[in-house]
Amino acid sequence: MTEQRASNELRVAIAGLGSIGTKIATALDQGIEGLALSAVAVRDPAKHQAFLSGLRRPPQVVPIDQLGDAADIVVECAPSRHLRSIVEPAVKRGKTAVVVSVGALLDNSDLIDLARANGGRIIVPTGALIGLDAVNAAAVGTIHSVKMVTRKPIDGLKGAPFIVENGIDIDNLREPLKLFEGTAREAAKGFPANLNVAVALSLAGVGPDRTLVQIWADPTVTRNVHRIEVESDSARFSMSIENIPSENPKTGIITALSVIALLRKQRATLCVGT
Ligand SMILES: NC(=O)C1=CN([C@@H]2O[C@H](COP(=O)(O)OP(=O)(O)OC[C@H]3O[C@@H](n4cnc5c(N)ncnc54)[C@H](O)[C@@H]3O)[C@@H](O)[C@H]2O)C=CC1
Ligand SMILES: O=C([O-])CC(=O)C(=O)O
Repeated sequence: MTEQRASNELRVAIAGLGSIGTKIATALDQGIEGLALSAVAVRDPAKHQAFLSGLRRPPQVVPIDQLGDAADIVVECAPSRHLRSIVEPAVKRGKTAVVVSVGALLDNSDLIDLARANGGRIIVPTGALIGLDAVNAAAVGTIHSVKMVTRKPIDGLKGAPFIVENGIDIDNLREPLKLFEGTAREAAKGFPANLNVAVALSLAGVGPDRTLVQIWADPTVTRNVHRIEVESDSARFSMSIENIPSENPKTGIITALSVIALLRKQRATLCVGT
């Protein structure tokens, strides 16, 4: 039997129950202060039935474009091609959309205007990255440059359009290969499921056309490694993170944890970090 929801709880809906969405749903069901999981949208409901009925408070299953009706906060964690159908209805209703497929925001930036016009919000979590608090703070002053170098194991890059379109064979690599060097905007096009982090970094700092990115296919690493260097008028900082891949090798485990940490802040009495 489903338990009753307290009337002042923020309702959270999740689009996509994959490697990220399932962990967020589980965390919400186990309890995040002041929040309740109200709805999910999935591609194949039968596949998720056992998981959903095992939750203490099973959410409604609704079509992807109805999540905004069923929640105050809609968490987008589906393939990036669905970004608009998830975020648009939510922000039109003045709701908050938490976006992890952040690369797709660049081609759908009118959603930000739509949110503004309707009292909605779009929140990009730090996700698989590190230090966006420091980049945000530096951006209040003047940032001179932001550079990021990403190294991923072969499985973390397979199928990326840039690799396929350029006929690059990464399966038989024995040493690291620099695949790409360019802007975050270009990286998001060539690697839409692998380089959301570059776009998040760019939106926190100097934008997608001034954030410079290198991408390496590296058979010597087992983690998704991102190294960032920022030069600004307030600080110079370097940061790196080595993400353990989740069951989806393109996605670090920490991504879901970052969203859970963000959700915990929505109603927490003590919030630490920007
Ligand atoms: N911002 C960041 O730091 C990061 C962002 N990402 C991005 O997050 C997104 C989700 O990543 P994962 O959970 O690892 O992917 P995943 O492939 O494990 O899960 C996606 C889920 O969406 C479901 N789905 C597909 N079509 C759907 C539809 N029409 N309606 C509802 N659900 C649908 C799939 O069945 C799957 O269960 C991806 O776009 C990925 O690139 C991933 C890692 C880091
Ligand atoms: O950027 C992404 O989408 C994912 C990523 O690099 C990671 O998990 O480390």
